[in-house]
Amino acid sequence: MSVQATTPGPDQVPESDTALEPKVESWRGVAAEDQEVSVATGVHLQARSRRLLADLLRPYKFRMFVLLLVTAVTQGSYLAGPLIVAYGIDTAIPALIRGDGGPLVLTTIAYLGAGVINALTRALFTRLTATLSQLVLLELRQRTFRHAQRLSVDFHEKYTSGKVISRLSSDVETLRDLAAEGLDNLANSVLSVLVVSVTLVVYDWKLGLVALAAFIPIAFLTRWYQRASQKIYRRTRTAIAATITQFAETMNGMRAVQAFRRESKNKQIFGSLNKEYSDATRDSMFVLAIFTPALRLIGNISLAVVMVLGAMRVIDGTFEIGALAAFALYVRRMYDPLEELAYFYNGLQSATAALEKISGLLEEQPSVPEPAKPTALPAKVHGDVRFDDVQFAYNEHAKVLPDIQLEIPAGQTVAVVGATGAGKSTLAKLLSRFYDPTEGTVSLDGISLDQLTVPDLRRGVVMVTQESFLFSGSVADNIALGKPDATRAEIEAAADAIGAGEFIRSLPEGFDTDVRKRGGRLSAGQRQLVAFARAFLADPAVLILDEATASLDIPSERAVQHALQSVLAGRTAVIIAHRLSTVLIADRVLVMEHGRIVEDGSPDELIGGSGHFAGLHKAWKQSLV
Ligand SMILES: Nc1ncnc2c1ncn2[C@@H]1O[C@H](COP(=O)(O)OP(=O)(O)OP(=O)(O)O)[C@@H](O)[C@H]1O
Repeated sequence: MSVQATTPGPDQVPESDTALEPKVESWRGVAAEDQEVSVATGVHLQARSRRLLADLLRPYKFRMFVLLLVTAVTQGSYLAGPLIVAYGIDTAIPALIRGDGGPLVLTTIAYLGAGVINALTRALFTRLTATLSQLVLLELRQRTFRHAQRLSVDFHEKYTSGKVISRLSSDVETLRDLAAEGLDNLANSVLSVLVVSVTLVVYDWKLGLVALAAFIPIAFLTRWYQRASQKIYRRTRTAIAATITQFAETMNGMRAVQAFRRESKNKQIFGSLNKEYSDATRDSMFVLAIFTPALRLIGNISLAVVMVLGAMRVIDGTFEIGALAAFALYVRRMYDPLEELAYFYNGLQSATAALEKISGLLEEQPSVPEPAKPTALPAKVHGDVRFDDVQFAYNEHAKVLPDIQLEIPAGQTVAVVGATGAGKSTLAKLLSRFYDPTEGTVSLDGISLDQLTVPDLRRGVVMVTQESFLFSGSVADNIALGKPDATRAEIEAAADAIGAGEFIRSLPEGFDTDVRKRGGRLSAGQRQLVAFARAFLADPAVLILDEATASLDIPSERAVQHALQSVLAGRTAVIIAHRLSTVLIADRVLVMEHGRIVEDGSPDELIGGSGHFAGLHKAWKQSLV
């Protein structure tokens, strides 16, 4: 705990006040996740983990206090054993030899009573820790999930879903293991060691100090183990995350994997990651394989020394034989828990490494934060869009949009075309505020997007992406995503308005068909129609549409075009167009090249001209012949 007291919080850490002090950016959030961690950085990571743990435990102070009481009673009943045995040998048995059986009966009852109390309090302890640990882990999982959802798109593009899954699954599992198996060991062991140490010294201070001298080599051994295992456990956490990430990526991209025969390459990558994980885990066991036997050896040597010295005192007549038996039992009871503590410590190291990673994820902040003092969007949104002197770069290497000046009046349908990589999707992402511009502002009805609350922003601007993602659930649930409180009639009306009602009703269970179940699988065109129905129901003032590049067959293409016109009616629309038919229904076409708008006009004007679009149109026309 001393580290926590001397370590400043992340906000107060100076950039680099000594050569050893790592820069905040090098460890804040998930920055240090895949690197070798220096000792100085490790201090920050551990302090952050402890802050998280303390925060999670804070609401349960009373429960922890009760746990402590129960542990004290458990220990009291456990430690009474040797004393009762000593009384039995030194007092009760001689009394029985003299013909008085009373003390022995008393001894037996006391021993049994201590055993029963011990069993009952242990059961209670296990129940209490199970409840407490599950409450804490439930909150941690919730918190991690909520936080991951809050983080901006750019974070997820870098961090990958596999890592988030590994934080939520294997890391939280590690903590569960610690809580399930380790906590009872910890509380009992710490108390045992403390109480036995004091008892030994009080019982006979000279022999007691001899027994306690063993703590000196144990301290060195533990320090070595701590250093060695910490490194390995960080390696284990990183390796398991990489393994899960690779697994998730392969499963998500299964179609591409099989289409491009990537199985053997993937097998190779997975194999090496999996091996790194198993090697790291094996190494952690190797370290433990040195630590635990060494601990036991020190314990046995110490017991032998105590027995020899004790036996000499018995011969001298300064120590009774029963007292020596009790003393030896106490010494054993000090080393057994120490070994349990070693196992707990092993679990703790693993859990600390997991907690470091989880706390890192929780420390990440959304790069497009909600405004502290938002400006309310009026109930009636017009849909006037402006890009004022907008510049944008994903990273310091390249400015993707060097300078965008754009005004889209309410109700206009704008088709954006251009070569791949020209910056069309980036423009769309800025308008839906997946990113904030590096310079300049993007505004809706004169209000900068970064001044709007998320609900207001989503009421004003909705983006339909290429993949037309469907969540598990029914078709109706998927359409209702556009307006969670929509009635069934509204959902069906939206589907009918875009001409999707007919095909949905022909599905095995109509609107209630589960989209993930057999019979509910939708074609690419049908998925687009569901996505349009969703957008129609959401009824935003500004709709951004990243048109799917996959070409559809002629009937589906017609259905989608018809649906598109219904969705676009009466709102501002920005379409990243890949089909000529879509461009032709637009009021205005923007041609982008290297992040700049190089042509701007109605489709007819541009076709009649001699610019890029005229050429593109000609090529398009030819490809259709
Ligand atoms: N997340 C990202 N991080 C870094 N660079 C990116 C990112 N997304 C896009 N880029 C880069 O920004 C540039 C513009 O990309 P953008 O996706 O906006 O092009 P586009 O015109 O939509 O292309 P396409 O028609 O192929 O979808 C490209 O050079 C691309 O490599």
